[in-house]
Amino acid sequence: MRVLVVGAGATGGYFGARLAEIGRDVTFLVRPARAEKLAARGLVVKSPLGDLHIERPRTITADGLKAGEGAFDLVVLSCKAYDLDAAIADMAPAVTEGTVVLPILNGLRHLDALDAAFGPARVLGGSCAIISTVGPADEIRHMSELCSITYGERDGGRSERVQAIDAVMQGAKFQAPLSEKVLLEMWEKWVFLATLAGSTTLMRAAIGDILAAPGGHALITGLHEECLAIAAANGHAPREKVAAQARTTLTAEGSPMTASMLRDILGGGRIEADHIVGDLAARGHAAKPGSTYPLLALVYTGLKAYEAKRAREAQ
Ligand SMILES: NC(=O)C1=CN([C@@H]2O[C@H](COP(=O)(O)OP(=O)(O)OC[C@H]3O[C@@H](n4cnc5c(N)ncnc54)[C@H](OP(=O)(O)O)[C@@H]3O)[C@@H](O)[C@H]2O)C=CC1
Ligand SMILES: CC(C)(CO)C(=O)C(=O)O
Repeated sequence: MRVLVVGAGATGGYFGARLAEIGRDVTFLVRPARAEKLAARGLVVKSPLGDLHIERPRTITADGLKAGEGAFDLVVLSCKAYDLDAAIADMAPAVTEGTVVLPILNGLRHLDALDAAFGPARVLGGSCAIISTVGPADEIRHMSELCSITYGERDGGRSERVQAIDAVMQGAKFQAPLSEKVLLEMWEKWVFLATLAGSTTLMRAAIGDILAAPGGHALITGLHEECLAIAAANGHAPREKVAAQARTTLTAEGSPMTASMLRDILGGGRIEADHIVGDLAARGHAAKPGSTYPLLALVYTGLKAYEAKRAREAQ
């Protein structure tokens, strides 16, 4: 199976490298600057599951794809949401009749754009769980043992094509559960992530530090309740066990956990405010006109203020 991983950043770099490590046919679609760095230094992963250095990762740029690289069987999309439109245009030549697209972005709105570009039949549901970042020497820093890609047909079932993907993923140093409830799992992940990203970015602190502050517990659990209510209003109420596990993780005293969005803010980078928080609130309002989500609204204001400051300072 020919696999194209779009993006070689914190997530795509990790999962793509782990597939290449076990001999899978992996090519990274990268932009020219990343292509140069990968050619010079290789793809380096620092991980508690074992470091890895792929000296010559196979890469291609959008121009190379246009020039004709042939079709890919699986395209794993790992860009940030703000790069989605350009990534779709760049990867388009790789998507032909039999290609399956597996996005691992947080949130859900990207599915609409992918459906519009490639047709819903080609697009799987998917998400990833990992705590990773790109370090100062462009190495992929995997910061805990957590690493998985959950994927599947959006209407459930174990089609031949997802079973073929299962065969490709098994054996790599990450979990890859093939899900028959992938949309529900995407919503469950989104509810968890929006609470984690919302609280840690608003407070610019890790979960344990927020819990140590007066009102911290109420902030996190209140935000979680709002996100749960939005998922339920949209017909995707997280399963009780999953919601309870999320709450335990989000209220674990002393927890150093933060969201990738906080790491992006602390590094002065762009963030997926509209994709992860704005879209969730919008879906709440759309499903239940007149409903209010005050904590989520506060989080969104904070993120948009960060974006405004960042834009002003860049002028
Ligand atoms: N990091 C984490 O811990 C987690 C992240 N996520 C989610 O995963 C998604 C990806 O995040 P993450 O991997 O951290 O982001 P990164 O910014 O680390 O990586 C994204 C990569 O996509 C590349 N890219 C963007 N546009 C294109 C394009 N047109 N062609 C080729 N490459 C492109 C970027 O390239 P370039 O190098 O040129 O900028 C970058 O390397 C997000 O939705 C995030 O919320 C989910 C779970 C955990
Ligand atoms: C929930 C978590 C921490 C793990 O995948 C994540 O998605 C993120 O930080 O963006």
